[in-house]
This record gives sequence, structure tokens and C-alpha cells, in this order.
Amino acid sequence: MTNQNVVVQDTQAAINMAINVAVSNSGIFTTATQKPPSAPGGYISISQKKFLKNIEINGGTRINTWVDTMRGSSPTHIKASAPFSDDQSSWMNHHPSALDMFEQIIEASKGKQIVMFLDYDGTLSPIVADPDRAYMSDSMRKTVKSLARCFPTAIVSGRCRDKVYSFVRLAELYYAGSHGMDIKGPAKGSKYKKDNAKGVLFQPASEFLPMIDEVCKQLIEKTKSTPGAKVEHNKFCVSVHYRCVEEKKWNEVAQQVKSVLKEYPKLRLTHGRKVLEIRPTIKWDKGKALEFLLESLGFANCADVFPVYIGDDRTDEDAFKTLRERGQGFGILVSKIPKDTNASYSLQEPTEVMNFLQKLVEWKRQSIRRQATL
Ligand SMILES: O=P(O)(O)OC[C@H]1O[C@H](O[C@H]2O[C@H](CO)[C@@H](O)[C@H](O)[C@H]2O)[C@H](O)[C@@H](O)[C@@H]1O
Repeated sequence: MTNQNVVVQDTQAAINMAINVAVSNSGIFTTATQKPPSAPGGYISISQKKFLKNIEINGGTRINTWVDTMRGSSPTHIKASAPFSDDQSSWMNHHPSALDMFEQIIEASKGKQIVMFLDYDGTLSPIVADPDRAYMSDSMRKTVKSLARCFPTAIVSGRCRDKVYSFVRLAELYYAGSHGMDIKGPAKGSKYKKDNAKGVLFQPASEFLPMIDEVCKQLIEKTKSTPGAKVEHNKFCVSVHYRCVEEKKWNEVAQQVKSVLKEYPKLRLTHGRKVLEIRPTIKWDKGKALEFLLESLGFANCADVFPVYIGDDRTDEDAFKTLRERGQGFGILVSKIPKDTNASYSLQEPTEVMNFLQKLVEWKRQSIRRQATL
């Protein structure tokens, strides 16, 4: 990122932060999203409050309620016409580009087994208006395939596992769908798994299936009068998309979701990129899924493992936080703008993610060649 005028194409990072602040002010919804704790090791995080003080959306509208926040986001582009503020430059200093820091990252992983965790939407595929058409490019698929030959690799997504598999179509990967509540290993077993046991399957929220089905039907019914609203059944959770809803109707969507959720105290709401996500209140998230996957790969109590998690969403913060708490590996946030995060590094968009993954593959291939000539 250079110190010049930028056009922020998707402002959801800012919006998510604003929503989290505004939700607690408005009392409309309760949210399970918490501010990450102060991170160890010289990590500096810009507080949401401080960041919001400095951000101006649509020419300076101060955000007071979460619906204002939704409205305050331009459905198209938001221009940040001023040069980077001190906070923005400081953010880049503390979350530098993973591409620029590639050598340092490799140095830190020396002698350890790298394990890759990849979010899907906004990380492997660009954000698009229709969630059913969020395809990943062939070149990204090829890159992820090569990556999985070099390192154990898992896709961790808010989507239903079958759906994310239908986009990625690589049988050799681990998949954790429904925000980690539906985990499955490669059908043929994994070459990385120490005992190579087949058929890892873990579904900690299975008792919620009937409730989720019921809520999903109600949400479809409630929101059908709102043009553009879309309900997506993600098996153990439900997404209510408002990306294609006129801003003046976002409050309507909020009220519809609220009216359904109030009857279900065992479900909670979290916020994604122009999406309201309803999920069970169980203590399970992408961070827990990461730990579960490390354990099933045989790295539970290993000091010589180096997990790398790449994601763009608030829900990915649980995994970034887990890595900080374990003091192993690191998180990479995919974002064009500063965001309160527990990730250590940043990448701006899926094409940069692909470049980073390609560099990792190339480095691994070279180190194998070097070892072979010794
Ligand atoms: O954990 P992820 O893999 O990032 O999934 C999170 C949600 O991603 C999808 O929605 C987002 O991407 C859509 C396609 O680009 C976009 O239209 C939507 O506005 C975004 O919120 C997915 O549809 C959701 O179900 C996932 O929960």
C-alpha cells in the first residue's frame, strides 16, 4: 500500500467495526463478537473507538446505530481522498504486507511444519453480489492444489461444507464448513496425518440441525417481502444477506431477523460482510476448528508446527486470536483498509493471497531441491 489517495472498494472492514460498536449502543441485537484482548509481543492494535473517530463514511456521517452503519456504507465505492492518516500508516507498520515480509516469515517457520488454513469468501474468491456465484479462479484452484502438495491445507468457511467444496473441488484438502462446525478430512486420508487414519468428521452442533432448519424457513418467509434479501442455509448456521437490499430497507431486514431470533435464545447473531449470521450459542468457532484440525493432524502438543491462517472476515479473528494465544504461526488479514485485528500481517485482496501462496510453494520446492543435492 502506498501513501497516496486510495479508493476503498469494499468498506466492510470499517463497517464491521462500526457495527460492533453501534450494536452495543443500539441494544437492537446482542452480539457475541468481542474486542480482541491486548495482544502480546509488541503488537499494537488501533482501538475501534479511535479508528471510528478517524473514519468518515459518505463524506463524514458519524455512525450512531448499527443500521446507520449499514446505511453509511456506500453499496459501490467509498473514496478516502485524503492521504493515509497516521493511524493508517501505523496500521501498515504493525500489519505489514505478507508479500513484503516473505523472507522474515520463512525465517520464523524454519524447522517447523507449516500448516495452511484458508478462509474462502473474500480470501480465495473475490466478494460478489450473488453468493451462489462466488467462484474461485482456475489459477487460484491450481495454486491451492500445489499448496496442498507442499503443506497440510484446510479451508475454513462460514459456508455449508458441501457448498464450499463445490467451489474449491480439491479432494485432498480438509474442509471446515459452517464456521468450523462441520469438519471433514480428505476421504482418502491425508499424507500428512501421522497415522493416516481416514474419515475425520466432527460436527459439534449436530443437535441444532432441526432448529436451524426451522429458523431458516422462518427467515425465508419473513424476508421474502424485502427485495434483494437472501437467506442462505449453511447447514449449522444461516446467513441473511443484505448486500443487494436497498439501504433504506436494511432496518427492515434487521427487524425481520430480530423478530425471528427472539424466539430462539440458543441461537446468536454475528456480523459478516453485508450479512447477518445466525448460529448456535455453542463455544465453537474458527479458532476452535483450527485447534481441532491441528490435533487431528497430530500436532496437538508440538512446538515444531507453524500454522498460517489467512482470512478477511470478523469470524476469522477467532482463528487469529487462537494463534496469538498459542504463540504459534500467525494470521494474515485480507483487507484494503485498516481494521482492528489479531492478525500479524496483511494482504489486500485474493490476487495477493494467490501470489503469497505461490511464493510459499516455490520456496518449498526450492528447499526440497536443495536438500536433494546435499
Ligand atoms: O468464512 P467465509 O468463507 O468467508 O464465508 C463467510 C460468508 O461468505 C459468503 O458471503 C460473503 O460472500 C458473498 C460472495 O462474495 C457476498 O455476496 C456476501 O455479501 C458476503 O457476506 C457466504 O455467502 C456466507 O454464507 C458466508 O457465511
